[in-house]
Amino acid sequence: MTITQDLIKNSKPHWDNYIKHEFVQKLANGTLELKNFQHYLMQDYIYLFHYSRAFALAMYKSDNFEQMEFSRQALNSILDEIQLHINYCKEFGIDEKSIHEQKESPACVAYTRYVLDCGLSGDLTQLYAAVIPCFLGYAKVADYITLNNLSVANNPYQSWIDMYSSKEYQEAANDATEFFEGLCKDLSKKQMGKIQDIFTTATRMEISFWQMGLDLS
Ligand SMILES: Cc1ncc(C[n+]2csc(CCO)c2C)c(N)n1
Repeated sequence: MTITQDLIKNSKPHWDNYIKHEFVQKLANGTLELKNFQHYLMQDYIYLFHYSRAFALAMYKSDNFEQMEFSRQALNSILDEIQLHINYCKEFGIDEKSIHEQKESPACVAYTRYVLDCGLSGDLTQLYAAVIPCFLGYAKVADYITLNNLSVANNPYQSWIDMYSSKEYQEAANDATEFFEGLCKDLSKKQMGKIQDIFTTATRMEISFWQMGLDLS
């Protein structure tokens, strides 16, 4: 069993609640109301902003150029994706002005500032323990939907599913996981206990993020 498989196993049942959340089920079967998806997408814009800050912090927390390079590339791709995200929002009827005028939801504040705190108060490995559930989880959500044939014909959210099941995204998630496992490999049992805590907490935060979409909170 790999380090990440172990972290996933020990974070159950939260991990399964994240991957198979009601938001995911509705997204897959096309019954998710547009207003819920719009709210989620708009908050995700703020999420991605703070997530980018976390990778900038990862550069600062790096011990060598090799580590710095990994986070630099991750940051680059997220920054490139931001414009795509804005265009994607437009396709779902959200204009750029409302993205900028919205208030940040409590679930988004909690999750993103938690990730940043893991990096500020901890080291690079702890920071990555907080970002891996996001990276890897969305790849697993897409797998869950496609492998179980949960999506329906003419699903309005098919492009979202396709994006996360794409080869490029799956590879990026694997690369991040591999990088993270490299950081963990020489940790003591006690240090791994802390990593597990962070991984499980970030997983619980992902559940709240889906729920925020459903509750319009
Ligand atoms: C709440 C929330 N969690 C995870 C992701 C997925 N995600 C965001 S950035 C990134 C890495 C590079 O694309 C990944 C996988 C999301 N969008 N929103």
